[in-house]
Amino acid sequence: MRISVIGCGYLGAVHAACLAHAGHEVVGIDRDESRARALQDGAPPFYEPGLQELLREGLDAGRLSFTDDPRAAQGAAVHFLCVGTPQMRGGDATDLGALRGAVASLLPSLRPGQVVVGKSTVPVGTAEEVARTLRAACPEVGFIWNPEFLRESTAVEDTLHPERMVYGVEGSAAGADGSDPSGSGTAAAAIAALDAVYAPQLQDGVPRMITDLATAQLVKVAANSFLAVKISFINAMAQVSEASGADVDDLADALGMDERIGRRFLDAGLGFGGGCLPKDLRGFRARARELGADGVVDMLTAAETVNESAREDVLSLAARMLEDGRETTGAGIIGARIAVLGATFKPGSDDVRESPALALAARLEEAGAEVVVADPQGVRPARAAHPGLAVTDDLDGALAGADVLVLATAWPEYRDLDPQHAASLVAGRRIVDARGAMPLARWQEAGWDARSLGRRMPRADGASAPAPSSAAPRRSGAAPERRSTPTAVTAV
Ligand SMILES: NC(=O)C1=CN([C@@H]2O[C@H](COP(=O)(O)OP(=O)(O)OC[C@H]3O[C@@H](n4cnc5c(N)ncnc54)[C@H](O)[C@@H]3O)[C@@H](O)[C@H]2O)C=CC1
Ligand SMILES: O=C(O)[C@H]1O[C@H](OP(=O)(O)OP(=O)(O)OC[C@H]2O[C@@H](n3ccc(=O)[nH]c3=O)[C@H](O)[C@@H]2O)[C@H](O)[C@@H](O)[C@@H]1O
Repeated sequence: MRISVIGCGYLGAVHAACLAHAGHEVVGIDRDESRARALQDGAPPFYEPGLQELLREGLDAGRLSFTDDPRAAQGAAVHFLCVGTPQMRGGDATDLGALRGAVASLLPSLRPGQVVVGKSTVPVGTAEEVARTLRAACPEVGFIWNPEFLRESTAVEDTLHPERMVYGVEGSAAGADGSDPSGSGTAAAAIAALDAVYAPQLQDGVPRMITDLATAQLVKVAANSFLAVKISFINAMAQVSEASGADVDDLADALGMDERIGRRFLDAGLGFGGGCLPKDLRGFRARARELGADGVVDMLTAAETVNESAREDVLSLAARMLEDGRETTGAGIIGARIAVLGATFKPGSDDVRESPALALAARLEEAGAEVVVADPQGVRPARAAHPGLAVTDDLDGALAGADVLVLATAWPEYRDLDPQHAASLVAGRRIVDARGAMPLARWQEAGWDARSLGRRMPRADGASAPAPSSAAPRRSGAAPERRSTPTAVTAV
């Protein structure tokens, strides 16, 4: 089947490459000419495991191409809308400008019987607007809202083997049989076309649910909001664990054994970031406010507040460690050299959008620390996002002379860092595991002051000691005593 994919970012590029892998003839269209050219050259403009190989396969087979020309959508039986839906500048609401632009650019190519499929994440009510625009231009076009649930770093696998597929079709009577309230058969034909696109997934037994447009749009923002709330719940539990001497990992394990709760997305740490969870939470909150759903507004606000406090908690912990457990003022941060390990919002991706690691780095710098950030994949985007910040892929250079290390993104090479090797480079043996991912007993054995919020620290003898619970003030203007800070990395 000939397919067009409009918008070739993290979602669209992967979607296009996976559709070509399934045997379809796919054209990816992106208004960013340099992005389209890079993809056409087989060089993804971002890091996503497995994407480059699939691109190469599709390009070499002649089934996949990329362009910035919207007219390339002509003749496709199915058109996927995959453009970005970022947060509005200066507000929580979702900016639908790119989506409206993509729809407008598609209208001249539309022909009766073709199907338009929306995949971008949108506030409920958007799909109905898109449907009206499409129908005004071409009444016989099919339309489905088909939200996407892939995760960055496993996007290829998630696209080829999703856990479920949701089709939102028009009309309140849309049922499991795809019945069409207009009686024209357009909805049934659209469902059949999308089933043909997803034939491999359906043959694999992936559940596919047909519902109305509003529910399909809501499933997506509700899923991301639920994940955000779940992460904030366990981070709030980490705060209680820290204050009470409990262990948040044991707590998460015990909670997770209850099948109604489940262990996934209960890893306490620096909180959630990325191009989607934060902006989708805010976009949903803005829409819920318009709809008068105050419970959603309150719940999502609480989740966001907890999420942001995780960075302050790590900053306070680092300050406590630098002040060697004395009555703390927070001043220990000032002039300290802090190596933040990780820049991206999670390992396996080069995406730094709303990265908690970078937010922490910026906050430490604001508090007076000399910060260097290390990352194996995110140097270029991190420098672009924070031009004043020292960012390097040279781990040893980042460790050199550091007073404190903070694991902010659990890249395997940082998680598995050798404490003896690190000790030979740093100025002070202090490490904060802000992702709960490191074997801290090994670090303690090697003479490090190793801590993680809400986690009981193992002792070298195998017994456990409760984590210290004294809380430091969050900000301080106290005068600094400058520490020794050999500099191996310069800001760019
Ligand atoms: N990144 C992810 O993991 C996932 C993203 N989503 C959703 O998918 C959508 C896209 O997200 P990303 O791929 O991350 O965004 P992105 O920012 O990486 O890519 C969006 C692309 O759309 C292009 N574009 C904008 N307007 C266009 C137009 N009129 N015509 C052609 N191309 C146009 C941009 O140049 C850009 O390359 C968003 O709604 C997002 O919430 C959904 C699931 C997963
Ligand atoms: O709409 C989207 O774009 C996507 O957003 C998320 O995927 P993604 O942003 O790739 O990343 P996640 O794996 O969900 O992680 C999000 C953030 O939460 C953090 N996280 C995750 C899990 C956890 O237990 N604790 C935790 O702090 C991660 O470090 C990361 O910063 C969703 O998981 C996808 O289903 C969705 O399609």
